[in-house]
Amino acid sequence: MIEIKDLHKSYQMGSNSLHVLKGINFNVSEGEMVSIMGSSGSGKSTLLNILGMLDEADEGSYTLDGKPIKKLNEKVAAKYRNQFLGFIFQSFNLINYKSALDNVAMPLYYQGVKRAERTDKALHYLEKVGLAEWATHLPNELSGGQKQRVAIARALASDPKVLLADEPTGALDTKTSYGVMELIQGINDEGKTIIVVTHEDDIAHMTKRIVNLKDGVILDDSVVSQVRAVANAQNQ
Ligand SMILES: Nc1ncnc2c1ncn2[C@@H]1O[C@H](COP(=O)(O)OP(=O)(O)OP(=O)(O)O)[C@@H](O)[C@H]1O
Repeated sequence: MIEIKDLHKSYQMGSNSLHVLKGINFNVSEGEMVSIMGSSGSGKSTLLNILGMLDEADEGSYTLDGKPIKKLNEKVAAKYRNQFLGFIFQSFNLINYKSALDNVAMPLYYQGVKRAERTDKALHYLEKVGLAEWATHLPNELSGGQKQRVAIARALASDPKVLLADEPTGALDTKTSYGVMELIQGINDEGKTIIVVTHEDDIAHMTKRIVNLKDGVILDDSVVSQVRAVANAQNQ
């Protein structure tokens, strides 16, 4: 599903260049659930931004679902992003003046899906995350865990090939975090490929494979025995 070969990325800081990714190689197969770990500054976000087609590497190659991702114009990049990728962020990134339902329906609007179908699909995904009864509520009427569930429903709405989650539990308490991870595990059980960036060890161990980054290189890449969340934190 994802093939990364010898990826390098530097940032220019005045006359200095900061070499952040120093030859990253890794593949993610369809249906995997992988976490990317590493201390602050190790390059996690830089790598995720490249995977999410929000930034480009300086060297190396990135292939997503068989398509080389390189020097795409913004229109094609946006189309690929919409078609292939679903994003989940630490701070949810919901639109505050739109209902939960409208937030979930948003990516479908950009795909040109008609209103009735958008509503049906958005409701379906809200049901999937346990929030159908909250469809008409605004984000500020929801708890943090509920907001993240809406964001997960939105990420799923366009049925992307890969879910990219950037610290998805970073703004949540432990019990709520486990509930959200339980939901994400369930989505992976149904076959969705998922990549989670986290610096929390317990969250990483809820995935099936941990890629450890240090100073821009992969220190370790190993399959782990997945800890199943048991929080039963539905709707939190
Ligand atoms: N746009 C940018 N311009 C210059 N330097 C940057 C830029 N983005 C990131 N960096 C630097 O690149 C390095 C890696 O940053 P990155 O955000 O990828 O690390 P991270 O592992 O995600 O860290 P954190 O866990 O704190 O988010 C850091 O030293 C950071 O300061």
